[in-house]
Amino acid sequence: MTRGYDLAIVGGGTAGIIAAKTAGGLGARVVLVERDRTGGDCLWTGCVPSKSLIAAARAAQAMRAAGRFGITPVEPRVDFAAVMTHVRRAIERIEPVDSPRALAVAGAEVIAGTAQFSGPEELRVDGRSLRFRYALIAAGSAPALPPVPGLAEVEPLTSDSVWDLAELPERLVVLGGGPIGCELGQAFARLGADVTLIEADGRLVPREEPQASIALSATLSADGVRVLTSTTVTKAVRHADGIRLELSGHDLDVLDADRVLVATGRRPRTAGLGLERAGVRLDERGYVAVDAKLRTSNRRIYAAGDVTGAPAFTHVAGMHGSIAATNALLVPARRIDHDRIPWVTFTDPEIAHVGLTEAQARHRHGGAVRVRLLRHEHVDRAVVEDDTDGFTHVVLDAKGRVLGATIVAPRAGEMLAELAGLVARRGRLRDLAPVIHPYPAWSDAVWNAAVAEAGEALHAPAMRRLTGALLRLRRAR
Ligand SMILES: Cc1cc2nc3c(=O)[nH]c(=O)nc-3n(C[C@H](O)[C@H](O)[C@H](O)COP(=O)(O)OP(=O)(O)OC[C@H]3O[C@@H](n4cnc5c(N)ncnc54)[C@H](O)[C@@H]3O)c2cc1C
Ligand SMILES: NC(=O)c1ccc[n+]([C@@H]2O[C@H](COP(=O)([O-])OP(=O)(O)OC[C@H]3O[C@@H](n4cnc5c(N)ncnc54)[C@H](O)[C@@H]3O)[C@@H](O)[C@H]2O)c1
Repeated sequence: MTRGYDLAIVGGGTAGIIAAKTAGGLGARVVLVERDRTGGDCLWTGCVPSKSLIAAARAAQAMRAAGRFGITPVEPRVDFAAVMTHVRRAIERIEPVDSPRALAVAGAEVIAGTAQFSGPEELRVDGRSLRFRYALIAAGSAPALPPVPGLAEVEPLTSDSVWDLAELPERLVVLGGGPIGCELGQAFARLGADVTLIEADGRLVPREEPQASIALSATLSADGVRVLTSTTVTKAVRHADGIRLELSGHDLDVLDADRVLVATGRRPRTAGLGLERAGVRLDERGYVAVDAKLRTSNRRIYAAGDVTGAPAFTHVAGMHGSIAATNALLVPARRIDHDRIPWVTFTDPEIAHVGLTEAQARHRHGGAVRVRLLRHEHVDRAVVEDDTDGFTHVVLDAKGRVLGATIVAPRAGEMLAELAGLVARRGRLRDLAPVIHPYPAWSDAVWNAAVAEAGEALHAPAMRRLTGALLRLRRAR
């Protein structure tokens, strides 16, 4: 039996790592158990490889699209193996930050193995007992396969296995038009694959503003991706020439492919954790149920990151890890508000989002909700880059406070931060108007929206009366 730990963490992804580093920094006795590789999905199979692939795909597309700048466009020769080497190199460069060594330096002990709760105050790792004052479940999520007959037999790729591809599939069908399907579908198309994207919903990225889905569909189609919405696969079979998919909801009844990439959502990694022995309850979707302070039904056990069913993003997992560690070890005072988190879908154009969509805001706040929409046709940065199709869409309450925002633009992710700041502190859009923004940056779009908002306030009847009176007074002197 080992001496008790202040905090025992199950899972060494972003949530577990940040919790371990936070606890280590506080001087706590902390242990982290990881059964695979520290770094988790983000480093090995998620954000890092996908954004590296997207960077390569963007370079290929820039060569094809150079004609609009007066430069002879060329069809790039893509060496897929070399592209994957670039992807692996990016992982290697980031890996040391998440390594067991970095965790040890931060004051956390790392144990390799599979952790399982044996009771409300004890974990077991390969026969070894770890007693804890507090524990954190940070076991993450895994790709979920939809129940399509024959799908499992055609060896579908998922975001876990796609990184092992040695060759670019000639014909790739991507199942699911969420962030993974759209990001990877566009990247594979730009690298030269013939891509079909199948989405069950009526539009791509259904959690975004409808205009964002329309803009994304248009670019994907221009990239040569065949986008089939309101469509599902009813059967998959392997045949001599690859894989045949039977479709429902579309004129096309069958579709042939070399590989299928499934990106239809996630499931929590809760199986085998022994949660029932620890008195930890799951919610109706099978995720670990937590309150706003990330406490589970066992007050000694917290949960963080994807395993809680919160929006599955690295920055959310990291914030969860920090909150859970300090709440457990110090005072349970910090809360997470998932209504205010930002995220970015790294397609081209990027779709950056924070807070409520217009529909969500109207549902909660009724008719007082307003939208300030600024199309990027007159944003000078967009004009000089010949990329004016995007927009900045800000959802406001009756007092002009920002409830949510969506930006569609090549650098939308970089433009979102100050709107995320306003959402976090319940600020008004017009509060940004006096803040000088550098010209001609993409952030000019956000500033233009704020200036338009402030200008409108100047035209309100009371303000008109005041400015009119002032003018008359000055003229009379
Ligand atoms: C293709 C793709 C692209 C993505 N892109 C982005 C992006 O651009 N931006 C963004 O913010 N998010 C992105 N995400 C989401 C992001 O990767 C996840 O939200 C994040 O990694 C979740 O972190 P986590 O710590 O909750 O879980 P994970 O990273 O899954 O870590 C959980 C860890 O727990 C370990 N584990 C599980 N059970 C046990 C056990 N019993 N014992 C010991 N260890 C165990 C696992 O091996 C794993 O290492 C992407 C995801 C994917 C798949
Ligand atoms: N840039 C980022 O931050 C980023 C990138 C990738 C993934 N992620 C995270 O990972 C999570 C998982 O991504 P995801 O795209 O797998 O899941 P998702 O749940 O976000 O999207 C899945 C999509 O598949 C569709 N779908 C479901 N079943 C289907 C079926 N049988 N046929 C066709 N379509 C079907 C859904 O309607 C949905 O649009 C995301 O929600 C996100 O939180 C983030």
